[in-house]
Amino acid sequence: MKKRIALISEHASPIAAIGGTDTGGQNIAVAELARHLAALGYEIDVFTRWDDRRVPKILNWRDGIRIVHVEAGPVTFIPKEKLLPYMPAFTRDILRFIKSENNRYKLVHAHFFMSGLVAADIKRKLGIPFIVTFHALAKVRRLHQGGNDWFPDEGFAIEERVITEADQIVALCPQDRDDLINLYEADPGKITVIPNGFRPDEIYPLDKLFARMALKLDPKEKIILQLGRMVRRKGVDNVIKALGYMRREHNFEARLLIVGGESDEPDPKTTPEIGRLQKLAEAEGAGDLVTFVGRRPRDMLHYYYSACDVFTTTPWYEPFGITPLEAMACGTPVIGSNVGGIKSTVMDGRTGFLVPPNDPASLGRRIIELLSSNKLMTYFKENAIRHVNQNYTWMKATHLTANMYERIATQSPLRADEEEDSLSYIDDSFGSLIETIEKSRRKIRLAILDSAQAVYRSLARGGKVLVCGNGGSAAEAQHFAAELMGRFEASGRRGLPAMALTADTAFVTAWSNDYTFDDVFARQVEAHGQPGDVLVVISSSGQSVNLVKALRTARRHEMFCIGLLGKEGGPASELTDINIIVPSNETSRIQEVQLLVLHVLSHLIEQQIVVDDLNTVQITEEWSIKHFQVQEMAKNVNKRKIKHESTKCD
Ligand SMILES: O=C(CO)[C@@H](O)[C@H](O)[C@H](O)[C@H](O)COP(=O)(O)O
Ligand SMILES: [Zn+2]
Repeated sequence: MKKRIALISEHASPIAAIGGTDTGGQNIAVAELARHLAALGYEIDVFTRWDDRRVPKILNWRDGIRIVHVEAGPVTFIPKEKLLPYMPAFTRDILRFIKSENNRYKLVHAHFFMSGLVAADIKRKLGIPFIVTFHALAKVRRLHQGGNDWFPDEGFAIEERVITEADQIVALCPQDRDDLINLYEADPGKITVIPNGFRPDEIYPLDKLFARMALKLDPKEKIILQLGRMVRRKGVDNVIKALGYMRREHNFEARLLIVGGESDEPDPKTTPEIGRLQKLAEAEGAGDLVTFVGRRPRDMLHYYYSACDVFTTTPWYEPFGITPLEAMACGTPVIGSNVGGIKSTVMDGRTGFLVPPNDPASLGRRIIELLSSNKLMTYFKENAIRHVNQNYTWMKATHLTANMYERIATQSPLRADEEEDSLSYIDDSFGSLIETIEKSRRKIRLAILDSAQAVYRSLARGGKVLVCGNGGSAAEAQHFAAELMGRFEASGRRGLPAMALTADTAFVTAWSNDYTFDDVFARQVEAHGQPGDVLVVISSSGQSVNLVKALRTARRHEMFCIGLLGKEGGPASELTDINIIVPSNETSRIQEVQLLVLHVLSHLIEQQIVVDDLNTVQITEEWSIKHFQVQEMAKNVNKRKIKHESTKCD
């Protein structure tokens, strides 16, 4: 049975629009976690407060994911700072729902401190273990926002209780972990660092000029992008002041695009922050350099990230910060404040720069430095794309989360560690194979096509295929020969002359025993190889001596040589006519992709042979029809002749 998990996110619904005051990273995090967990086979129910009667109480959002709207207070928008009094009602409604579903939840994962409180109460009542991700900690927020933090003070005590009672706590970055330990005395053994991520199929680089054309932006202007929730602590002031500084002190101009707000059109009435920032820009003498774009849907964001030259994010503090990841995923360097999650996601001097949080002059200088050097931009771009794809995809974050779920849900601390290791190994193996397949598709498709044609040409001219390899590759050599000699997909076709040089145990053992293993294949090539035949050598390294010697002999016999190799290709790759080199250094990944290659080759070769044989049959049929007609004609002529002659005799 599938494991059912409850995600509680009291204010941040996964289906809310992004970019408004109360919607941001947490909405994305919950949505992506739910989607990816469902893809791993979990059944997910996301519990969030009902704030709009137009959406049903229970929404089947996607395969395996329901959004359960919880009745707690009036069904209308309420700012998150005012939600705490409704939490007892929230807990009561969830408990009712859980009962109605026969208490099937293995685990609760709470997001934000109020959901943590609900989860702690559920655990006390029903004993369901829970995990909490705070997303932002009250003490940290108070430290940085002071009087502008409108959450009630009860938040501190609630967080302390949740931290004590949670089975596991997710920290979004090392800074979050340190804060949990230093400010809350959280047990380090209970903290797992799992960063947020981005989705490579949603956020990916577009050509800069193309993106600018699509957005009707000037193709030549230097463009700085600011994108995200329009709230004060995000530090947009800082970037605007930097613009003024750059113009005044360095005579350097760049455009600042600000994407975000409560409406699609940038409207100071619906988003007062826009009006405030506009005034600030005027005061800085940079009013003409700032363009407010308004809110944009998520499927447009990669256009903005790709269109700009640099992405800035200079909040006073930032628990994680998803936007810098997304910018880097589009190949855009990031200049960010040296705080919170940003200082661990942005690599200073490699994918962008880190600057002090409230220092417009430092920010301005770094912007100028970056925008003045194409070399630096290219270097950052390449690093950025690689860095985030390796470390910060939602799939990766979800695997880590799922491992943690399994550990908590099994409730067996001894097995848990081993299981976590094993699950990580399984996930990593799949991940690295997928990566190798992706790379291979780009790099070796043409070599595969060329090889299939070479084998086909040889077979069509009456040649044959010899295949060899050691260990796993010996098995694959036999596998390939069997596909050709027998059949791959086309039943009823003729058998093709293919032979694995590994299969004759009597010869292989005798020759290795009496002479040397190094010549075990070369000897057979010498015996069977004819000019125009094909030798396929399979090796993960290209280093095996017996393969190298077989290739030398094959060359002497004017055979066509194909190397199905890996790593650097090794000495074998120097002796072949075509190489298919799997781009990986891991023997197992190489072998796995090699098997795929052999199946693809089998298909391509077989297809050609079948087409050929059909043609031959047609030719034969056509020939025999013509032959028959000629014979009939001849008979008629003869009959006429006889008749003619007989009349003549008459
Ligand atoms: O299958 C495996 C490893 O996965 C082994 O049997 C492996 O094929 C053997 O060690 C081979 O002798 C390695 O030779 P090669 O691929 O480097 O030519
Ligand atoms: Zn193997």
